[in-house]
Amino acid sequence: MTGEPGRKVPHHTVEGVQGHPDKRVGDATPLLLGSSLGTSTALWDAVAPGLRAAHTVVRWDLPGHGRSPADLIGPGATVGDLAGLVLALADSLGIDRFAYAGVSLGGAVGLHLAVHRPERVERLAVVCSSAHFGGETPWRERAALARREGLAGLADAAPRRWFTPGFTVPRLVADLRAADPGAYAACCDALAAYDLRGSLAAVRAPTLVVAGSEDPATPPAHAREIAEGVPDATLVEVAGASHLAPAERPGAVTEALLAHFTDGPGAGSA
Ligand SMILES: O=C(O)CC1=CCC(=O)O1
Repeated sequence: MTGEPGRKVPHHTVEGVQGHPDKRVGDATPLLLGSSLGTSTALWDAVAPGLRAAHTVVRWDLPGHGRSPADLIGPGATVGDLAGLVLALADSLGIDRFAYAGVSLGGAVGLHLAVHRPERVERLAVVCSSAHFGGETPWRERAALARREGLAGLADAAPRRWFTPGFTVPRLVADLRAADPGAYAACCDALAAYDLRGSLAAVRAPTLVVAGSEDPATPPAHAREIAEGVPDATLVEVAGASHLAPAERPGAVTEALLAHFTDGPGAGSA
C-alpha cells in the first residue's frame, strides 16, 4: 500500500481554498472525500460547497465508477488496494498528511488508512460506513451477479438501499447504471474480505462517525461499534437520512463535518 511514483491514480477533482485544479495543493490540510459503492464524486455535490470555503477538497472516484479507469483494480481486490490508490493520488498531488471523509466503502478506505498508515491521516470522518459489512457471502454473491448480468438490476434496486421512501437522486442511480461491472464486482470483493473490527483501537486520528437514522445498509449499530472502538471518536446520528446521507441530508452532514474538520480541537492546521 504505497504510492509509487508514476502509478496510475483514480479520477479526482480539486476545489476550494487553493483553487488550482489538478495542481499541488499547498499548505492547508487538504480534505479528501471518498464515495460509496456504485456512486461517484457527485455523492458530495451538495456538501462540498460548504467544505471548500475552509479546505482544499479533493474528491476521488472508485475504480470503474464516475470517471476513474476500471483497470485500477481487479478480481480479489481489497480495501487495502483501494487505500493504496488514495495514497498514490495524495502523493501525486504533493499531499503528505490529509483529512479524510468517506461514505460506506469510501469510509472503510479511510478507516483502513487510519489503522495502517496513521502518519498520513490527520483527522477522519466515516459516514454511513462500517468496520465489517455483514459477512462475506452476500458480497461474493453480489460480485458474481454483477459479473454475470451487469448493473442494470442492481441499479433498479439501489434506491431502496440508498434513500428513504419518496427521495432519490437520479444522477447517483445513473452513476451506478453506468459503472463498470467488473470494477463494481471487484469493490464487492473488497467489501467481502474487509473486517477492521479488531483494529479500531489502533486509530489515532480524531474520528467523526456519522450514521443515517434510517440506513438499512449500515445501520446506526454499525456506527456505534466504530465509535466505541476508536479511542477518540464522536458519533452523530442524522435524522431522516438513509445510506447516502450526504445526498439526502446535506445540511446536517456539512454541519457535522465542518464542526469536526474545521472547529474541532487542533483541526485545520497542516
Ligand atoms: O449499495 C449498497 O448496497 C450500499 C453499500 C454498501 C457498501 C457501500 O459502499 O454501499
